[in-house]
Amino acid sequence: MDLKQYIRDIKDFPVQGILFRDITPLLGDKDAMSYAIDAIAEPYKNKNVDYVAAIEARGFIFGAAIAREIGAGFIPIRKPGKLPCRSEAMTYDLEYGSNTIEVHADAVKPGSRVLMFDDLLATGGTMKAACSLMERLGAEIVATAFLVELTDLPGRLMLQKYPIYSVISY
Ligand SMILES: O=P(O)(O)OC[C@H]1O[C@H](OP(=O)(O)OP(=O)(O)O)[C@H](O)[C@@H]1O
Ligand SMILES: Nc1ncnc2[nH]cnc12
Repeated sequence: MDLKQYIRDIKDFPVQGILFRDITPLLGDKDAMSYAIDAIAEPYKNKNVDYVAAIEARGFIFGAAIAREIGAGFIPIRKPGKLPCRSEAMTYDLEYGSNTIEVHADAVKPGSRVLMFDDLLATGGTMKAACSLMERLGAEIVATAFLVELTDLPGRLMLQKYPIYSVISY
């Protein structure tokens, strides 16, 4: 299935100069959504993954479904102030602006094998921060996985420490 058919390009969103890859048509199509979840999960079945950690908000949409598919738990990496227990935080730069993410300090036991997921890899700042956060908790990163990768940005360079898997590239 050609998943690119279900991704819409929006010019100058959220700021001038950004070509926004809008995945909402894909989310709304039951066959495309199911195909995408299967494609992301497939390489990680039987790889002894303990948890899928995904990044709010768009990462959550697929993250829990992937966790279910591969028989792993789910860890939410959230925007600031949303998690109720003691958390670790990290601030990073985005393709547009900057952001902070947090995770519960007790989310994993040291040595847990974690698959990191986000919907899209652009500069790599978000995923790099998320991996550093999980490593601070003692997690072993199995891989970083994405639905969409933007290859004209230095995302792969930022994440060179980790295996990178993406389903759609631009
Ligand atoms: O590789 P990077 O340059 O770091 O960019 C990728 C991140 O940007 C988007 O998130 P955004 O902060 O727009 O939040 P959302 O998921 O809440 O829409 C996207 O969902 C990734 O998390
Ligand atoms: N160009 C882009 N399209 C969609 N989501 C993004 N997140 C960061 N850059 C993005």
